[in-house]
Amino acid sequence: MTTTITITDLDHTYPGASTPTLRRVSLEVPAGTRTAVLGPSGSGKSTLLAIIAGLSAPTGGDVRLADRSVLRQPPHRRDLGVVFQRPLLFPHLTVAENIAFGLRMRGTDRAVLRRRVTELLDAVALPGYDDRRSGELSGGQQQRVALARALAARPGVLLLDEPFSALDPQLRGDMRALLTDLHRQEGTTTLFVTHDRDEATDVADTVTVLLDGRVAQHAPPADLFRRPATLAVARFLGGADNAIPGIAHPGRFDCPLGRLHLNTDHRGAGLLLIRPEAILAGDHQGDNVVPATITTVTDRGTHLDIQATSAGVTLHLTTGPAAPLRPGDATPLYLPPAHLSVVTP
Ligand SMILES: Nc1ncnc2c1ncn2[C@@H]1O[C@H](COP(=O)(O)OP(=O)(O)OP(=O)(O)O)[C@@H](O)[C@H]1O
Repeated sequence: MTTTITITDLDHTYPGASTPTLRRVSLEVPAGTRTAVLGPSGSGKSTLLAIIAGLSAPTGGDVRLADRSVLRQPPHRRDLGVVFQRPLLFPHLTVAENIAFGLRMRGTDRAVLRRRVTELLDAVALPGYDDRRSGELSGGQQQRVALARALAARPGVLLLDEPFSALDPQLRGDMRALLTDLHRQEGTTTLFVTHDRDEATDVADTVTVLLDGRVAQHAPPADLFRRPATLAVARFLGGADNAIPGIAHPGRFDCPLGRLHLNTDHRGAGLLLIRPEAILAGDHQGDNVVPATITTVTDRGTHLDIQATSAGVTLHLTTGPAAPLRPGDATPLYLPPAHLSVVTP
């Protein structure tokens, strides 16, 4: 059984703090889906997760699981599993005992319990680890046991707070893949808190960007990068290198580069955004092609970072490492409409 998470107008101010940590946060995670809450350090991600988990009480708003308010329920009654940055296993217990701990407390039948532990150890790629002491495992293995423990009772909701941030980069990639496999198998509604944009887009169908305690945008990963809702979101996602002032009209944008066509309804003064990876150098038929001169080329080994000017505007773009572009070259640049967005300055 999976569960929809509904968060409505959540406010939170820590005792003695002069500013709120969460401001009217609303968010829905439909049953069986995965949402990542992405934000910089201090944006309120852990506070949000702690409130859903019942470890902290909000100063306003509501948290509903399966359409029932849970604010008055203690953590153990909320039908959720939680994994934190540290695995927090009992070091003196075996792996199997750690995973089964919650089920045993509920008086689950021993045979059922053993079957579930075996199933989960297979799912987290630790088959046969039942009798190992958890203190003897590596950090990555311990975090896999923590995942198995969180899912043991088949909770309706899985909450993850930066669960892989203490692991090395290679292992983090493996853990994201494992989490996706686990989700396919268990289907648990998942809320994943992270400050890492690659991680957020890898593990979730939808990303909620939290900036300064507010929901700044809620969108599928690709939309987030193509159409950041505000300049602050674009900056946080590293997509504000090209921000060109001009006047927006439905379907077009007038700026020093000329009249560009795009698919937005924005009107009035705005900043046109396009990510460096989306600009294409070279001949192209149709609209949105501007003449440019290359000013600098920086070879990063895997790609070239290029600056070009067009009508007095500096444009940043990247190309493959073998692109035959040199400073002083004249080249057309194509700005694809689907990758153009406009935000309020
Ligand atoms: N127990 C507390 N008492 C007072 N202020 C707190 C407490 N916990 C967190 N804060 C403050 O609330 C704000 C948000 O903290 P929170 O840990 O929720 O952010 P975060 O986005 O998870 O950051 P990080 O990624 O660094 O953990 C910060 O300014 C923090 O200093």
